[in-house]
Amino acid sequence: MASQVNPRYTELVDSVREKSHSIYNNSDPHNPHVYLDRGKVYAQLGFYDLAAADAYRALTLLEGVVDPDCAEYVARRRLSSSRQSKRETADGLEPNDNDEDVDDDDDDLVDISRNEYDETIADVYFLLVQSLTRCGCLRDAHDFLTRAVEHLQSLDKETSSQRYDQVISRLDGEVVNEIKQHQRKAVGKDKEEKDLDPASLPGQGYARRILYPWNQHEPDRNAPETLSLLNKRLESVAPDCEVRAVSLPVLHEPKNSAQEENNERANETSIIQLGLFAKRDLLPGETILRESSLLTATNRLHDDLCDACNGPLPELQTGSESAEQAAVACQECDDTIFCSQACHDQAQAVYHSAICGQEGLQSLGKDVADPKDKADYLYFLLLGRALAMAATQDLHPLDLPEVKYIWGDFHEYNPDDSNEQAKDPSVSSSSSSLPFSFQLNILQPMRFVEEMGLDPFTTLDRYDTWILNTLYAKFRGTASGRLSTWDGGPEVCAVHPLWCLANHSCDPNVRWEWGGEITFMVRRDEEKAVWRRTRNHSSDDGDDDGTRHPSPAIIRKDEEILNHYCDIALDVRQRREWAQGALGGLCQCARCKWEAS
Ligand SMILES: C[S@@+](CC[C@H](N)C(=O)[O-])C[C@H]1O[C@@H](n2cnc3c(N)ncnc32)[C@H](O)[C@@H]1O
Repeated sequence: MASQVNPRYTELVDSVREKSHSIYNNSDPHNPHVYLDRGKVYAQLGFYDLAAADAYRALTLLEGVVDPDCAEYVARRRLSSSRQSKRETADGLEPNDNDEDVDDDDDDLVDISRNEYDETIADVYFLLVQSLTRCGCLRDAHDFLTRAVEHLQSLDKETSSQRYDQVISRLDGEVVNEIKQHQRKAVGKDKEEKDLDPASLPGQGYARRILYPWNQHEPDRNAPETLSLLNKRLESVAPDCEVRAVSLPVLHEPKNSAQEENNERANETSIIQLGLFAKRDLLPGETILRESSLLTATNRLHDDLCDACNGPLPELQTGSESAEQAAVACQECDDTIFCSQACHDQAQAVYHSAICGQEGLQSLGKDVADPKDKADYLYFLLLGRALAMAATQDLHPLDLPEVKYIWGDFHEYNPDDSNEQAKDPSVSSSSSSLPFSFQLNILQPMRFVEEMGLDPFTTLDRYDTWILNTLYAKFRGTASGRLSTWDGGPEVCAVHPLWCLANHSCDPNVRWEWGGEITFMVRRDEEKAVWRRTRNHSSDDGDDDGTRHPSPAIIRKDEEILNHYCDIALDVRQRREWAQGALGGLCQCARCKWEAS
């Protein structure tokens, strides 16, 4: 049954569209009110992640009013809206020109006054702290709450008033409640009263993983023109494979082990996605796909990998090797090394020009203190690469060919589900399943844009938070990773946009290798998985010892190419746990079902 669209929701979404349109036109980019206003609408829609980002923008600008010496940007607002209407475009969110002189008309701009600051600052802190709390980012919510309380109390003292008192107690109540709930769950009821160590609070919460209603960049992935475009691209990468639509079971995340047992019910619904298929019989040992990608990232600070493809670097030039064999350094920034002249040239055209010589970017996101954060920071570095690609190629990040057609695992947004997340922000739910943190979704991306020499307020048409969240959603479902041989932690990751079209099975018919390029090879007999039951079994369903032997190692014409997202040597429980992140739920492949039954 089609759900009726809530008129209030439509109104709020229209309001976001209108406000974003004006922001992307740069009509008033350093006006904190603009971000506070949009942030409040986001919060009403339940997009607390986007609300937090806008509140932080407003705070950054407002802080410049009281501390101009430390401020990067002068908070100003435009007196009239005439300038804005001059730049209106006919067709939607984004400006269609790059009018450099948009801020030249200084007569129309006034600095934000101290009075305006006093009127606005409490609202900004309120939105920021409440939104971070509702996303489950309790550590940062607590930090900003502490800052807010100190600052607002000092303002009260200065003016001998108590005008901010109410805001402080409301905020305090909201954050403290959430922290108590968190502690109750984390350490047990009896310990809840103990002194709070803010560093122990979670920095990461969740945002909605959805296709934003104003996102006009997502293609219809099942349309014939999409399939034919992807198949055209496949011709040089995997000439014997074809992309086709395929029906897959919808997988659900288990909340507890009882639910895990009952997860077979998840099979009741299915979804049409894409998959790779054989165009002819493919023989054991054949290499059927070779793809290289520049959408890569590594967290090694001084590494011996090609900056572009992340393949191993050849020896530095000694004079004896041919030009094609030698590593090549960028002429402008010697620290950036490529495995070949071809990678160097491609990098310059695809992403490097926007970040060449920007020293601040060399360590950004790489000096990660806690090993547990390494994987999340790798996704951030991948995001950085995508932003550099967009800036170099003057493209919207969501239109990059490496990004546009990949799977994002977006959930349907139900506007009537008013505040599922607000009820318990600390756990992911079906709609709020995108990991979100103040650091990696707001602060570090803003720094990245600044380090590229751009103003993060005037470039929001390309680098707004919903765009970054959409990129993260796509990367989290498709990127492959390599572990460090030093400490076993994640070290390199990449998105290979055609390779990642292959679906998963714990009895895969291909294996993959990844050096400079990624390859699929058809598995030989001895490489195929042996199914092993861990529980009692009846001997007529497999061998007496509880094993089942694999199907022959050949991929027949029209059979699906099945990759593996986890180590297939593990037992069913461990495999399901490992692959859960990439699959969005517990694996229901034939082997898993048989082994778990
Ligand atoms: C890397 S993508 C694979 C290609 C994807 N089907 C597409 O349309 O582009 C990973 C996503 O495919 C889906 N998927 C892959 N293997 C699956 C399986 N065995 N069962 C159910 N869903 C699967 C999951 O939604 C997962 O998040």
